[in-house]
Amino acid sequence: MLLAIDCGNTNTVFSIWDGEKFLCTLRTSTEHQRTADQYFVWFSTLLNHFGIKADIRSVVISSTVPRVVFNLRVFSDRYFNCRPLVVGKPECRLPVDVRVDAGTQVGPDRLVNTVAGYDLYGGDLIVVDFGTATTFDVVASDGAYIGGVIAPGVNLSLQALHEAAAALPHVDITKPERVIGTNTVDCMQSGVFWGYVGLINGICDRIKAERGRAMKVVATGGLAPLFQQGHAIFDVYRDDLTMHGLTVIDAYNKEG
Ligand SMILES: Nc1ncnc2c1ncn2[C@@H]1O[C@H](COP(=O)(O)OP(=O)(O)O)[C@@H](O)[C@H]1O
Ligand SMILES: CC(C)(COP(=O)(O)O)[C@@H](O)C(=O)NCCC(=O)O
Ligand SMILES: [K+]
Repeated sequence: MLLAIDCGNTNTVFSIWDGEKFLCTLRTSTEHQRTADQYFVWFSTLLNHFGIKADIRSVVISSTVPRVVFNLRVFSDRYFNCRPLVVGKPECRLPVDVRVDAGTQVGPDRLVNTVAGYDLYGGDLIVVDFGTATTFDVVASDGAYIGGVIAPGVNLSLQALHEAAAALPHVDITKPERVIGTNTVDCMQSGVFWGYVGLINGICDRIKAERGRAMKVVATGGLAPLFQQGHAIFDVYRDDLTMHGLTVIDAYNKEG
C-alpha cells in the first residue's frame, strides 16, 4: 500500500492507496515543528479509530512548504521503513514535461495536478486548485505544464480585508444571493465571492484566448463546489485530483 501525502500551506492531507482505491483520507494542519513521532501518534490513532489495517510499503510526498519535508521523511523512514519519493526532487521523475523559465521552481502541487489532469482528461486543460492560494495550471496537448496563474486564495482575501481594515470583521466565505450588500458582512462576502467568479471566468477566458483553442477546466480543492453552484464555471470537479496525481507519479517511478 502507498501513503500519499499532500502538504499545502494550510493543511496536510494523508491518503492510503491500496492500488485500486483510497482507503481513507486524513487531514491535519501544516506545522513544520511537528515531529515524525507526533505524526505517527495522530496517524495510528485515526487508523485504529476507523478500523483500517494498513500495510504501507511506500510513501510519496508533495509539499509546498519545504520545511515540513524533513520530518515527513523521518516519519516515512522510522515507521514504514522506506525512503519517500518527494515530488520536485531530482530523483523523482515526472511523466510530463515542464516548460517554464529556467530556474523557476514550480510548486510541486501544480506539477502533481498537471499529471493527474492529463492522466484523467488528456491535454489542453486548465486545472484550478483552491488552496491557500488559487492556482491555475495550464496543461498543453502533450500533457506538459506550460505555466499558469497564482491568485490570492479565497480565505486569504477575506483575511487580508479583516487584517488591514479596523472596521472589517472576520467573515467566512459564502455565496451571497445578491451583489449589493446592505450590511458590512454581506458587502465583504459579495466582494470576495462575486469578485472571484469574475476572476475565475476572466482568467480562464484569457488563457483560452492566449492558447487559441478550446480547453477543459478542471477544478479541485474544498472551495470549488461553492463556485460551481448554479454557474457551471468548471467542466469537472474532482476532489481527489492531487492524490490521484501522486499515485500516478509513484507508479511511473516504480516502472523503472
Ligand atoms: N469545504 C470547505 N469549506 C470552507 N473552507 C474550506 C473548505 N475546504 C478548505 N477550506 C479552507 O480553504 C483554505 C485552503 O485550504 P486547503 O485546501 O487545505 O489549502 P492548502 O492546500 O493550501 O493547505 C483553508 O483556509 C481551509 O480552511
Ligand atoms: C502557489 C502555491 C503557494 C500554492 O500552494 P497552496 O495553496 O497549495 O498551499 C505553491 O504552488 C507554490 O509555492 N508554488 C511555487 C511557485 C510556482 O508554482 O511558480
Ligand atoms: K493551490
